Amino acid sequence: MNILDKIVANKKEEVAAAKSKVSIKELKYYRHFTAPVASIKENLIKKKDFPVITEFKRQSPSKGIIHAGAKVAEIVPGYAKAGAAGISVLTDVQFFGGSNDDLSQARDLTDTPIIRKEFIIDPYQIYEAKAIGASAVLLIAAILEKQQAADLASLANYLGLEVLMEFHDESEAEMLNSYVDMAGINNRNLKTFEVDLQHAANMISLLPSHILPIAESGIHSADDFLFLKNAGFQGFLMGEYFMKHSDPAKACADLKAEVTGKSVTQL
Ligand SMILES: O=P(O)(O)OC[C@@H](O)[C@@H](O)c1c[nH]c2ccccc12
Repeated sequence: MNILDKIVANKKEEVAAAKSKVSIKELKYYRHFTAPVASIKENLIKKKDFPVITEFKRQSPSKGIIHAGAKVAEIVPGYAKAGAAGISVLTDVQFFGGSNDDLSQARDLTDTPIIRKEFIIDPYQIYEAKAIGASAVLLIAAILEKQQAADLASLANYLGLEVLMEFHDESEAEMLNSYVDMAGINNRNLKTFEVDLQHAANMISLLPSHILPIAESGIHSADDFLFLKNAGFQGFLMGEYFMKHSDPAKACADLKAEVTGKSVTQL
């Protein structure tokens, strides 16, 4: 079993347990469920000099501990002030050390739109994403069937959530459907952890032009950012580069200053 298979097997158990604790009907009564949320896609277009989704991530299967004990309250408001177009919050407990509570806390601390970074395999998780305060969900093509992906994306849109669909293999491009708002090309192969920035640059031409292209993973410098920007990417998802710093928001502000030539005056 590769790591992705292990994560999905564990996720099936987690979702079954969550369903038996809180029903979809109950999720609809959560205070965030009906609250309006901002659009990540619109923000990425608006902030075109620095269209970065900054990630809150304590650990990952590929990197181990990145920022032990990171606190949402100490990092997320700073990300927003540093000019993030969106914030990605890992909610997987077992492999990434995240939680639903991290996302809800983040929601209460900023109006910057938040994407739920999760291994979504069941409609329940889409309702849950809305209930905990997300603006958008990630759907990973590699772990879904085509019809299942379309059903999940359509439900997300129906609930007012944007959809970022993530691709790695060229063969996955046929998983796209009309409910997808943004397409991410992951430079990291989730089965082997191999990272190659050229991968996203090679694959971008497979995406239809109306879908906003986002480069994901392994972006570690202004040069990496500019390389992918020149390849046509209009969004950038970055985690480790910021989170490995003791002050992730400052690392974000510094990168922004480097790539735009303008510094953030006050964090
Ligand atoms: O920390 P990095 O290399 O900057 O990567 C961020 C993000 O792309 C990565 O966390 C990610 C991309 N797709 C995922 C799917 C699940 C979990 C995590 C991810």
